[in-house]
Amino acid sequence: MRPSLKIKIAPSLLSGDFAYLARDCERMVDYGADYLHMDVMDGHFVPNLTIGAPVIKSLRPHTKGFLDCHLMVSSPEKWIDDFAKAGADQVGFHIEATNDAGSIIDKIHKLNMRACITLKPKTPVDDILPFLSKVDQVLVMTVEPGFGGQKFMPEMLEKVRTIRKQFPELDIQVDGGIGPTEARLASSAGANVFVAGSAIFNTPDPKKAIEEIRRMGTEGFMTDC
Ligand SMILES: O=C(CO)[C@H](O)[C@H](O)COP(=O)(O)O
Repeated sequence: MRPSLKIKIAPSLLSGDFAYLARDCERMVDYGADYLHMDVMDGHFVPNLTIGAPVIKSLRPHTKGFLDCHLMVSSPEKWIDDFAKAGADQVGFHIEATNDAGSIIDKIHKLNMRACITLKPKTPVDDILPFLSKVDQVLVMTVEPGFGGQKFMPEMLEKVRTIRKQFPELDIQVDGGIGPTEARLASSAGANVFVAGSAIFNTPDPKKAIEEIRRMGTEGFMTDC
């Protein structure tokens, strides 16, 4: 049991309605979301195109939620200032997109945001371990980044186990194909932050879905981890 780490649920707005983003963010906050997970895709690093800092800036006055921005972009260092000015609370970048992860982490911190480092399924966990003492969160992708609605890859949980063993107090986020069952599995491996898009937005009762993911995530974390 790790009482100092909080279980956090991060609905992915990728599965929301982009025409009503502010409304969907506030709904999620009202339903108990800890983070609002914003998927930033550039059509180059991943084969999909979504939103950028201007959308975060427009959204900021309309939500008090914690804006967790996952940058799936090439050259992430170019965009950190813009996300800070837009009002992001946390910025995550991919290790595959940079040769200088240390400088990016320093820059994010200098701009008073939390830093998250992320890796794709095919990237070995060893590539990020040297940076984990500097970040506030690590995101282990449990699908190939780019699209919501994909199937969870349970083999990624070995990465979570490796990280949790070495970093008992670090926020470990998982993203991709997460519902209550997967939250239970991932939390048993040591994850405490759960991104979920389809499992929350594509159900008649998103509040209940958040509660269920939290319940299963808490159960696995407290019992097995
Ligand atoms: O980062 C992402 C895709 O790259 C999404 O956050 C993620 O896939 C969430 O969607 P779902 O829960 O439907 O899998």
